[in-house]
Amino acid sequence: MAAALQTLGGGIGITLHWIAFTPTIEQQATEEQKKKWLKLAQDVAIVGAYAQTEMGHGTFVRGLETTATYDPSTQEFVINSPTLTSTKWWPGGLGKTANHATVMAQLYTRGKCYGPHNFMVQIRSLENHQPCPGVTLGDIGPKMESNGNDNGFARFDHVRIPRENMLMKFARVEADGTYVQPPSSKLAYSNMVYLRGTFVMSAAQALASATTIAVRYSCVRRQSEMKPGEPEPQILEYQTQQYKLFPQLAAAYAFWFASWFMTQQHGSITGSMEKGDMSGLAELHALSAGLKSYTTAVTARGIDVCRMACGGHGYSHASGLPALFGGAAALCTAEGENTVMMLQTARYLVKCFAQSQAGKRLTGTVAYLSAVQPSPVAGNRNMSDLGTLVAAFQHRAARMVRHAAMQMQGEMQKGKAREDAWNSCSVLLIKAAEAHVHSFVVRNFAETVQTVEVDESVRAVLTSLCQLYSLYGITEHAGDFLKDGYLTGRDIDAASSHLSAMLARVRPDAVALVDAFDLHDKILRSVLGRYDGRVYEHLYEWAKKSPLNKSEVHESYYKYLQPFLKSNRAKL
Ligand SMILES: CC/C=C\C/C=C\C/C=C\C/C=C\CC/C=C/C(=O)SCCNC(=O)CCNC(=O)[C@H](O)C(C)(C)COP(=O)(O)OP(=O)(O)OC[C@H]1O[C@@H](n2cnc3c(N)ncnc32)[C@H](O)[C@@H]1OP(=O)(O)O
Ligand SMILES: Cc1cc2nc3c(=O)[nH]c(=O)nc-3n(C[C@H](O)[C@H](O)[C@H](O)COP(=O)(O)OP(=O)(O)OC[C@H]3O[C@@H](n4cnc5c(N)ncnc54)[C@H](O)[C@@H]3O)c2cc1C
Repeated sequence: MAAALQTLGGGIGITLHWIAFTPTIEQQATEEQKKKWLKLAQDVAIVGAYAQTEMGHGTFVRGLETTATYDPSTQEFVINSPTLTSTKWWPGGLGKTANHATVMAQLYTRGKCYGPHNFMVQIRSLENHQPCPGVTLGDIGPKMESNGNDNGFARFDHVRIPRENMLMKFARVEADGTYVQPPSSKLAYSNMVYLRGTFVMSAAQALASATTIAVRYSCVRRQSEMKPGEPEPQILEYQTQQYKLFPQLAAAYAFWFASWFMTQQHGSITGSMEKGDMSGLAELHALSAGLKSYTTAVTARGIDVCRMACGGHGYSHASGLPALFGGAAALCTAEGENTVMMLQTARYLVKCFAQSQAGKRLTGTVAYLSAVQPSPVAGNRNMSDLGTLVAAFQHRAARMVRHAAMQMQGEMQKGKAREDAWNSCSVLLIKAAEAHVHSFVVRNFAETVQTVEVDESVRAVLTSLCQLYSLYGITEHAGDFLKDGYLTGRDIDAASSHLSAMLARVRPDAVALVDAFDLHDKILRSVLGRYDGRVYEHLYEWAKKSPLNKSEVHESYYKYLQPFLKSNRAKL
């Protein structure tokens, strides 16, 4: 699906139908409701949008203003947009494409508000696509990228829908208006958890695309002289070029493996939740929020590194990199703004830390928090050993989580309210949560490469890539590792020189490593990243197709430039 979406340039009107609307039915509808809508959605007999965000609120879901008020006399919900800021704003496909939407609205029954719930609302006629009575719809206008997707707005003026249109797998409203609680109030958000998990795969895919383009181009491009009089080398021979690109390449692999873990974790925890066991929900939420935030942020930065590594041609749309960057930038904001998501992970970590302090043995992705020793013993560590590198990342994360949590406790002991203490420590908390996610990605990468069964040489290359990724992380964040003396200056120097060695070791396999992503030219849509390497011929062909080249002398010459030049010449 990720590849298919990318072929479509980061989205068309139907993208959200597949990635959000249909999964929401799958995850939040009863069996009866699925019988009614799921096949229609899967066969695209209806097209849906996921309408949650409003003009005034995206992050703070509890602050949404759209209301769904139950009327027991007709057994209907009345969907209403009471204010300008309650206008649904941003949902993909809502502008012009969708005829249905799952609408997140504050549920009122028997005079009481029960918070945000999902409702299936038909928004356009299935006959002529006109908005349904009481529904006002439109497109929100051009965006940074993804303009193939008609992100839209919607207003509802007391629109009536049957009671059965509330997605009732978890919470229910009975015919008489009685509200039946879900096993967890956060199950109404389960589709967001799922989508965040899929963003990790999208990030991996986007970074894999960017590195494919930049690595291939760096083998075609020759520039300068390494030694006087020698032929110009492929720019990938420059160590600085390798230092720019190989950490991004390694991150693409790391994120791919993290996304596999996420998918598997999602399947297993939602499986348990189906059986009534909600114990994994908090960890699933924390992991998906943190991974979504971390991988999309690193991807967006990494794509820009790839762009700059392609020099001037990287700035052209011919490279495909600006579009990839625009797509990755969307991933940083959509489905939970990245800072907000990382703070959710931090919230979970602070809780886990407190539990660990109280003697509880932690499990799963946070188990290391109770295992790591607070007072490290410094020593000459073997910085080329993957186990040592994983342990260093875990130590760094555990120290930073402890530090942020203790700072918060200190603020509260000085009399600050918990919420104020949280806010005044939130930069520390974000950094701690990032360190936790980084540590997870490193560990998962190391564990995954150890399970490679294809052949020894593949495992060896992936192990080098994993070392490169870990060493790069340590040198980039050296201060964090040095702070309590866990690593010494000598260890950091050793990490730097191992990193240099890894750059040289990965170089001969770099093209094979990007080819292994198996991204067809039709998906890459990049002149620079072509599989056949015929960049210059195709760059010329691409430029000739520019709309400005349709005529030899552009009409603007006759309209503006010619009279302007004439008048200037006349003044001489
Ligand atoms: C290859 C592809 C190629 C290219 C792509 C190219 C282009 C891309 C282009 C476009 C992008 C594509 C698609 C875009 C699709 C986007 C869709 C959307 O954006 S839909 C809208 C998404 N909206 C959000 O994500 C909203 C974010 N906000 C929230 O989730 C919550 O409101 C928030 C968690 C911030 C608030 O929580 P809080 O204020 O703490 O209060 P609350 O009472 O809600 O929480 C209390 C309690 O519950 C825990 N919790 C919160 N959320 C969840 C959850 N989902 N699951 C489980 N638990 C949850 C919370 O941590 C807290 O726990 P404790 O009390 O601490 O125990
Ligand atoms: C390309 C794209 C596609 C989208 N598609 C959809 C869709 O299909 N359906 C849909 O419903 N929505 C969609 N959205 C909306 C998207 O989900 C929201 O924009 C997103 O969740 C961020 O919310 P916001 O816009 O309210 O940002 P805001 O919350 O207003 O963020 C602004 C700033 O405030 C900060 N901030 C906010 N709250 C906190 C806090 N508690 N602590 C610290 N800092 C905070 C943020 O970090 C950020 O820096 C889409 C958005 C984009 C860009």
